[in-house]
Amino acid sequence: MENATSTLKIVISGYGKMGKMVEQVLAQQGIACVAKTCDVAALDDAVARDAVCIDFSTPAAFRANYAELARKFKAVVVGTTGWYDIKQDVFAAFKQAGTTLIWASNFSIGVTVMSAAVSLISRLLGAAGGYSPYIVEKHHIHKLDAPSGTAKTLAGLVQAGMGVEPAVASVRVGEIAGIHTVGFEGACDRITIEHEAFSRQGFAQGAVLAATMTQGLAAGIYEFQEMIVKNLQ
Ligand SMILES: NC(=O)C1=CN([C@@H]2O[C@H](COP(=O)(O)OP(=O)(O)OC[C@H]3O[C@@H](n4cnc5c(N)ncnc54)[C@H](OP(=O)(O)O)[C@@H]3O)[C@@H](O)[C@H]2O)C=CC1
Ligand SMILES: O=C(O)C1=N[C@H](C(=O)O)C[C@H](O)C1
Repeated sequence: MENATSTLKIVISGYGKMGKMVEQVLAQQGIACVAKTCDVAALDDAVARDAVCIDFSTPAAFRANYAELARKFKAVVVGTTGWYDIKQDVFAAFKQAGTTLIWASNFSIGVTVMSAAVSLISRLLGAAGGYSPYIVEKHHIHKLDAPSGTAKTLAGLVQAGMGVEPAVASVRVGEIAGIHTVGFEGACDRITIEHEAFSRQGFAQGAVLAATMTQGLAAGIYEFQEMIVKNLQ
């Protein structure tokens, strides 16, 4: 008997650091990777039609390709960051095409749970008053965007909870996979909450989980963190 993952076909868009890690996770889980490409617009439509695309490309490539991704694939999982200023255009393209989109600035389960904690702390400290929020994100020197997508998402959660925009600082050094610290500075004390990725594996595992979740899902736009937190509560 076939199970859901045995029928799943994946196309990897962006065969860089993350694309290669996704390929490894797919192999570990016995999920078929039918193509990997650094030029997703050139991919054969017939290959794309039955496949879920996992996109870890570049901010510029995703900005150029999102409409094509929405048109071509059965569903798309986007990990690429650096496009949130055009979120409404991207969402409209997927809605119009009737293609499912699952997106996340950070596909790790650790950051997903941390985000729920940041929302709660922000809401409570916002009500208490007297605290100044800040975010520090540290990444490898190859990263193209700053602040990180995760820092932007966390800043949005702090703003929603406290009504205050946090100060955000970005550090680029060495080969750091990703460290995000959210701090709340008061007159008498400080709360800090930090996530450190030890490698890219957790991001890739989350993206592959998202691809499996597209099966049987009503067409729509989904944020991975919201889907997971709902399931965990
Ligand atoms: N949401 C999450 O959990 C995570 C998100 N990210 C994000 O994912 C993205 C990729 O990160 P990373 O793998 O480290 O970056 P890399 O630079 O290692 O990989 C990006 C790849 O995309 C390729 N590419 C360029 N143009 C296209 C195109 N038109 N179609 C498809 N692929 C293309 C590049 O090819 P070439 O080199 O030939 O130009 C390169 O191989 C970044 O935006 C990063 O912030 C990263 C980790 C986790
Ligand atoms: O570029 C990266 O490497 C990462 N990018 C994502 C981001 O911009 O938040 C997620 C993770 O921190 C790694």
